[in-house]
Amino acid sequence: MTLAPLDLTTLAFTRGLVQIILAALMFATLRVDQSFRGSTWWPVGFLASGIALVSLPISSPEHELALNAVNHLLSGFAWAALLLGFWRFNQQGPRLPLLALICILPATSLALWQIVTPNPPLRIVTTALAQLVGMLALFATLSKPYRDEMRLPFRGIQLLILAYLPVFVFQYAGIAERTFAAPAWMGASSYSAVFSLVTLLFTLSLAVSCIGLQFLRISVEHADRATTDWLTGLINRRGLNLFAAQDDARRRRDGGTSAVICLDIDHFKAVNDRYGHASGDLVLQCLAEVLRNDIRKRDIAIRQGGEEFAVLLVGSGEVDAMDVAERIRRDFSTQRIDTASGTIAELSLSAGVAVAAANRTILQAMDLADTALYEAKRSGRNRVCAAAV
Ligand SMILES: Nc1nc2c(ncn2[C@@H]2O[C@H](COP(=O)(O)OP(=O)(O)OP(=O)(O)O)[C@@H](O)[C@H]2O)c(=O)[nH]1
Repeated sequence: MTLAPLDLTTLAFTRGLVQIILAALMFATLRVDQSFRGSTWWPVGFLASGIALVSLPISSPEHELALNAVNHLLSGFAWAALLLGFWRFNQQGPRLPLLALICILPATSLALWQIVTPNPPLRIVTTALAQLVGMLALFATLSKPYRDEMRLPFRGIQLLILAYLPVFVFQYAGIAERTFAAPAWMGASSYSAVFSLVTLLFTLSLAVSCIGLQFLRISVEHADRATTDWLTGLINRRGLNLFAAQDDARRRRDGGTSAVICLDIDHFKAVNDRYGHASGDLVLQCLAEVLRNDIRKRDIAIRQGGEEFAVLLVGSGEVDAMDVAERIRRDFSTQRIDTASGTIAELSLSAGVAVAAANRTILQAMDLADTALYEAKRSGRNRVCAAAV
C-alpha cells in the first residue's frame, strides 16, 4: 500500500489561509483585553506567516524577486512577532539582537539566492534556521513564567515544540541534503504532505494556546482585582479571608502562632473635611506605603475598608507584633503629605494587637485586636494596645 501524493503547494496555501483566519479570530477575541499585552503581536505573527504561505502558489516570472522577498522576509518577521508577543505576555523586555537575527537569516538566504548563486539546499537551511532559532528562543522564554498560574500552559506549549522539533529538523535536513529518508510505504511527496499537515496541527495548537493564555491572564487578573483594594493596592477583606484560612491551616499543621494588628487613622474625618476627599485618599495611600515598608515579605497588609487597616504577621508572637505596630505608628506620624489645600502633618493612628494560636483563628484574633484598638482610641489615640488574654 502507498499513499497517493498530495499537492504540496495547495497544502501550503491552505495552511496560509488557516493562519490568516486564526489571526483574524485572535484580533476579534483578544480585543476584549484593554491592555493588549502580547495579544497584538501574536495575530500579527500568524498573519505574516499566513501571507507568506498564501503567496507561494503565485507564479509571475517578472515579479519573482518581489514574491520571493515577501515569502522570505515575512516568514522571518512572523517568528519575530510571535516571540515579541510571548515576551510582552511574560513581562520581559525584547531581545533586539535575537529579533534581528531571526529577521536577517531569511533576508540573507534571499540575498544569496538572488545575488550570489541560486543554491536550493543553502536557501532552505538558512530560511529554516530562522524558524529554528525562533522555536528555541520561545522554548527558553516558556521556561520562566511570570507567575505560577502560567507554569502548566507554558509547559504544554514546550511539549508541543518538543514534539514538533524532530519533524521540523528531519524534514528540512532531508530536503537540504537531498537524501530524503521517507519510509518505503510512503512516497517522498507523501512524507512532505505529512510534514505539512503536522505543521498545520502545530500552528493550530500554538494559535489556540495563545488565545487560551490570553483568557487565562484576564481571568487571573480579575481574580487578583477581586482580592485587591483599588485605591491602595493592598489586599482587601475578601483577600484577607483567603490568607486567614491558609494561615489557620498552616498553624493547625505545624503549630506556632501568628499575630494580627488592627489599625485606624485618628480623626480621619477631620482630614477629609479640612483638605478634601482626594487628599484623604493620599493619606490612605501613604499609610499603605508605610505598611509595605514596615513589614516582611511574607506578612500581609490589608485595607479592611474606609480608614481601617490590618496586618497579618505570619509566624509572629505578641512581642514582635507590638514592635511592628509601634514602628508603623511612629513612621506614619512622621509623614508629611503635600496637597493642593496645604501640607497634611500631625498624622496619627491607633492600633490593637492580638495573637492567633492553635485554639484561636486569625478572624477570632482580629476581633480581639479590634477590641484592643477600641481601647487605644478610648485611652487617647496615637497608641498601640495589646488584647487582654
Ligand atoms: N478620602 C476617603 N475617605 C474615606 C474613605 N472611606 C471612608 N472615608 C472617610 O473616613 C471617615 C471615617 O470617619 P470616622 O469613622 O468618624 O473616624 P475618624 O474621623 O477617623 O475618628 P476616629 O477613628 O475616632 O479617630 C469618614 O469621614 C469617611 O467618609 C475613602 O476611601 N477615602
